[in-house]
Amino acid sequence: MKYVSTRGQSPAQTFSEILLGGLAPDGGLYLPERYPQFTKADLQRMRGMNYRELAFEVLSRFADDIPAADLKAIIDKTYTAEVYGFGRSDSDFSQITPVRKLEDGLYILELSNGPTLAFKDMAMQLLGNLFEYALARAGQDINILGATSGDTGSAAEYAMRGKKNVRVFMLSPLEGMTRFQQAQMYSLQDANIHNIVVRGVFDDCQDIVKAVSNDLEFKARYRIGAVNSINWGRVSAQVVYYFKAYFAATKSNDEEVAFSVPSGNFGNACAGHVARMMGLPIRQIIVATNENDVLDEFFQTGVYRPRTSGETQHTSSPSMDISKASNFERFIADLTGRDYAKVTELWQAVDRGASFDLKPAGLFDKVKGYGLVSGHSSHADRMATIRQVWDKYGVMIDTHTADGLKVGLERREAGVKLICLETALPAKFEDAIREALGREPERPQSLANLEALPQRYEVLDADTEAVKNLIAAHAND
Ligand SMILES: Cc1ncc(COP(=O)(O)O)c(C=O)c1O
Ligand SMILES: N[C@@H](CCOP(=O)(O)O)C(=O)O
Repeated sequence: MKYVSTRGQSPAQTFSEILLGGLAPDGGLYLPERYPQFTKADLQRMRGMNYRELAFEVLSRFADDIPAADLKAIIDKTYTAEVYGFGRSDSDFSQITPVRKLEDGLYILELSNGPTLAFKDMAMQLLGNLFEYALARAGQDINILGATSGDTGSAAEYAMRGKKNVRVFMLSPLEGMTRFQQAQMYSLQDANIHNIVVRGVFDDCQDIVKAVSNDLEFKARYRIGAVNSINWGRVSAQVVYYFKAYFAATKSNDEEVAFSVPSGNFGNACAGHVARMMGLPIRQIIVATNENDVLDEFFQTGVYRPRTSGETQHTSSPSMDISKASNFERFIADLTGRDYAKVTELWQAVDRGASFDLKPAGLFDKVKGYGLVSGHSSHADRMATIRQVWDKYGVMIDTHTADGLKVGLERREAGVKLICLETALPAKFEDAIREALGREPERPQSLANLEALPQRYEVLDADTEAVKNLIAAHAND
């Protein structure tokens, strides 16, 4: 399997090459040349497999340059009930991603039982082990540069802390994240972890990551890699749980389901899109945004209009405070039929701060064929949804999952089972939970005094050169 850039100007590469390389040299994102296909017979065979078996089925199609026995060992080491055993005390951790039935036809897919209590752990724990393996094989080290709005950062740092030959430089916005999210990252004292607080919003952080990666000389000299969903390894690992949830919620492969996906950078919804392209019977992928509704606006109107930093709102689902959805470029590459020149033209406009409209060229009409629909949610909506789910089902959900559930219920088709992705646990968003329910969320004993721990971070302006200087100073520590 070879991987190509959405901008069409980079040489095709293998899985291991793009795993360590991150952003493509032409500024695009890597995609498989073709999506591997699962036939009806394959799906029948996969029904009943456990998480590790499914992960191997899916990932061995993508990571086909890693010997099967090695890949299997990495997967078996990653997806255990111990690694994914930090969630609600009544969850079945042996399932890795348990599906919780709220009522007939309505489910929550638990993705946040990993060590940092957010869905990012699902892919990031695997990535940590894959990096370690690939670096040892190549005899290299890597400096990971990442951007976070709250959850990628801690998931990456927990997955990479103490790992040989890996340093992490994580950019986070000065405002917006909860105290719990900040403490998860900033309290880590490991020498290979560097937290950089940026005076700006998440999009500024992600722009810096891309600008540093686009300086090819700097990237090569300091061996810069990526852990954001820029990295195809992340997206491919996220594809697995769509399969797991589908088999858990259905009895036959003739059924179609809807997934509701709390969205920001569009990595999670993109993984659902990829699962569907591979043959999983998905009828709808419901993209749910918060007040930062750039994706909802696109799926309703055909206009993609990334907002400026000043227009980006701080909300009570802060991890989704994103106004430039990186992975959307991958979907548009598919929508255009892999017309890389068109994608380049569109993203050159985006990089200039402009918007684009896919209606005139007739491309927007094709979106329907991909099952993607959308909606948005507000603070009042998420408070009401958290209360409703607690009162009706006795289940406490976080603010992001509430956005997904609210929009999912609005946009679902009658008779189609709806699976809402739980992207974080309530413990990360205590203030919002207290406001909605007047009570404290459950939190794992191991994180009981998190906010009281000493913290370590540096504060910088949203300035690419300043970040480069900091990396250069520590890249060989
Ligand atoms: C809790 C939570 N929910 C939803 C999202 C949005 O996911 P994506 O960026 O993959 O669209 C994020 C961040 O990515 C998140 O941390
Ligand atoms: N919401 C994310 C933002 C980064 O998204 P990614 O999937 O591209 O890593 C976060 O919590 O940091």
